[in-house]
Amino acid sequence: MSALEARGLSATLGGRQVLSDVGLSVRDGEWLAVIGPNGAGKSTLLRVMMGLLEARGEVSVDGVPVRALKPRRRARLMAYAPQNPLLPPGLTVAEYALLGRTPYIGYLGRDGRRDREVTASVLERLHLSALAARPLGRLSGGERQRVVLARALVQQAPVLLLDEPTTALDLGHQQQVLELVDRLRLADGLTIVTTVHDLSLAGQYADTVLLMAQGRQVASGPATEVLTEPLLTGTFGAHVRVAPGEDGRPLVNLVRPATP
Ligand SMILES: Nc1ncnc2c1ncn2[C@@H]1O[C@H](COP(=O)(O)OP(=O)(O)OP(=O)(O)O)[C@@H](O)[C@H]1O
Repeated sequence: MSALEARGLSATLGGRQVLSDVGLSVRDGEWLAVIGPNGAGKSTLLRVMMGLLEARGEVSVDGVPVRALKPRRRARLMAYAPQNPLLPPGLTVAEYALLGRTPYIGYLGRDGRRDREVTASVLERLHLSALAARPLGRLSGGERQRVVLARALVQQAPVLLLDEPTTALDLGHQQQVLELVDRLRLADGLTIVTTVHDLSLAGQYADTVLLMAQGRQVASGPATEVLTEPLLTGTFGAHVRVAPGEDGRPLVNLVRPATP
């Protein structure tokens, strides 16, 4: 059975159709990268899958349609780290990350020892422990991005949707964050969907790739079949070279067009 399945997703924003009949299927414990030019509909696809935007189509986790689920139940199945969320500037890093435990805490309940332990462990793994008491309004862009990821990981959902999780991160933190997500995937069988602009990162980490343009699916399949020069040149209008890295996974490099 597929861990995460979406069929016929279509959405309209500002009177314009921005998602047209997109579907995907990610097996348990697999990593899908969603790629495509600016405005292709990648973030919209993730928001639709999280039920944050009205849309046509169906999303299911392990065969269970998520639309019918109450928010708390859905939040135990799917966690989401948005690209640029509004962060309350006065909340501390630890308080914000702890919000990821909301689906496990009763309406009038308080966080328990387990909630605080999970939160502390995630902050440590993301090198954020030293910032735990720092208000969100006093963080760098990359620190903020790691805090948003922390909140999603604290949620301990088996399906994780990450919208551009590494754009604001330096090289070391990009690798550290993606390796952490990959370790969680392998250890806990997490199913990962991430939008990403860095196509080499997509090639290094994802099992399968969904290439989108203008709200539609252009191609999907194993990373080696989608990250190809003809498909990328045709979709992005960029000159690229794709070559296998040491482990055989595709590396995508920009090359300058030949001068006339
Ligand atoms: N609130 C909105 N109202 C109207 N149109 C919107 C709104 N939000 C997004 N759009 C449009 O929907 C389309 C898809 O946007 P989306 O953010 O999903 O693209 P994306 O592939 O994630 O882009 P990027 O790579 O630039 O982050 C774009 O054309 C965008 O202009």
